[in-house]
Amino acid sequence: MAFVKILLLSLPGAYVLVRLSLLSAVSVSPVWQYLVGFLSLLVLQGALYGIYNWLIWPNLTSPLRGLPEPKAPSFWNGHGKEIIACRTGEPQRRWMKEVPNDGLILYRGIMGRERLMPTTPKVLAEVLTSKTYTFVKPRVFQFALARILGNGLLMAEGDEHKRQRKILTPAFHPRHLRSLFPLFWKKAVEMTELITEEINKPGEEDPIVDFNSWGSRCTLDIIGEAAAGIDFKAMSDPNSDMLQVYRKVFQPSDDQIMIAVLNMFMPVWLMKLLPFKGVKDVSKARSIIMKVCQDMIKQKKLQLAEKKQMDSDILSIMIEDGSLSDEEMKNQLMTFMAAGHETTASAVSWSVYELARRPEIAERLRSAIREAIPSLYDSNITMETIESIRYLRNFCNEILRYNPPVSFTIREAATDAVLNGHFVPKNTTVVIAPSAINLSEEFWGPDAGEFNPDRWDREGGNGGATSNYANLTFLMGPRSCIGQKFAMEEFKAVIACLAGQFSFEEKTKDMEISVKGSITQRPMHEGKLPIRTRVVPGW
Ligand code: HEM
Repeated sequence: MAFVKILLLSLPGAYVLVRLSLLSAVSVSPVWQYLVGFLSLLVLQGALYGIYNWLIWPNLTSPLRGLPEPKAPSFWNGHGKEIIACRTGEPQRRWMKEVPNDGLILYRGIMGRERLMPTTPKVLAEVLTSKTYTFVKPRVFQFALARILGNGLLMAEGDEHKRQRKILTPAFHPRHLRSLFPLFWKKAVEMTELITEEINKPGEEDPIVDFNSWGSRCTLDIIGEAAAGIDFKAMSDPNSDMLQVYRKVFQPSDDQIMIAVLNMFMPVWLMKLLPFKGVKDVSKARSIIMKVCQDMIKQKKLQLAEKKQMDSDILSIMIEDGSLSDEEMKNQLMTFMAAGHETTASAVSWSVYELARRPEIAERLRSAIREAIPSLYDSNITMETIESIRYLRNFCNEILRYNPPVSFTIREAATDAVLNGHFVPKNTTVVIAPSAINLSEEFWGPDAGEFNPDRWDREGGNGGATSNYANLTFLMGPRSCIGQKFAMEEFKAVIACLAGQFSFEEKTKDMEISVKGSITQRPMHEGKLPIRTRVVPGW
């Protein structure tokens, strides 16, 4: 870690300067001499480090120089300005088209930092599958993600990852998902009823509903019960504790860019001490989430010991398996709760947004749902009923392709490596971009950029994609999303209820939206997703 090395070198360096009497002109006091020597060395090394990494390495010595690059990076911010100014994934999509490459594009972040972006199935397969434990989760995730998501499956590497994945896979077996389906449906119906109540309130003439909030509330309640049998009551109470906690950490803070930049240079222990609001919020949230998870484990162990409950939630399965310690289970719960609700909530937001802009698709979807499900209150709805609605499947697949909730993820070379025959030095950052790959014409054909649920009826059932690596919404390989099937069933249940019951319209015609978020991205207008929502009678 550069910052620590510089700090550690400055201490003995200052000692040597004082012992050689090189600082006697500064002050007679040895304390001042040490301080001035230490600070001067700190600044000097910092400047040399900056010059080397910013100017010399990328332009003169990096083995990556010469790889195809998009034009005109800024001196300060590389291609960052373009990335921030455009819609998520747009510049990367353009580069894939315009920059001739054989599977790798090099672009630049702040201070010329190199970012390698794989663009072909072959190179994606190398990073995500055959060399998955060489291209690991980057160190910056330790601060940015692990503090909220826990040190569970998402952060584990190598044999430890293999061990955890093996233990946790049974919890996501289709048989187990079938037993969780009634929970998905019950919660989706509850949300639909509560929204119906909200818009039917007397005097409510222009019923505007914030679906960013509802998506999070519903998916948080689902993951609480599915993971540990706990109802967070986020739907019935918009001020529920856990909802507030996650809202704070997932909403981008004003100081997040500063924190992200410092995170590149500073060790985690030092980051935690920074006096920024964003850092303090995360520390507070972390303590609350950890305490809730610890309590969940205690409570569940008691229930299981008394044999009062043999639940199908993920925690019960972990406890019964017995391979994970309490500390490990706490970390896994933290992972499932965070990874398992914001992602699906983002997909719900995108769905409602697209339905509001595409009334003909909304109508077709509603008819398909109502044909298979005669009423919202039908008590016979099973996973099979939902799976039988082809257009619902097509719509949900298309939402996830077109607006992947995790639009980017990052890997870092743990050792020197080779990608597509190019030498890749240790510590190189590799950017996997679902938001670019999922819309690439090369993989999906000339209509890749169109929102078209019918593409999922094409031969092969994969939307006409030319490769498994064309759809990276859940990633691929040994580190792909373990919750993919869980998420799909949950997502389809929620959309069946919402699209079956309501019609949607943007608050204002062609409402201006920005795509915001930290780990996941959502459409937002003035911090919300305000959608005019009406019950369509007859269901
Ligand atoms: C639409 C919803 C979801 C999307 C789009 C999604 C997407 C992803 C992606 C892209 C990754 C890989 C991240 C990386 O390695 O950089 C991932 C990993 C993971 N997801 Fe999901 N996810 C969703 C829902 C869920 C749910 C519902 C759960 C749990 C109940 C879950 C649990 C996990 C876990 C534990 C990992 C780490 C897997 C590993 O490293 O072995 N996800 N997810």
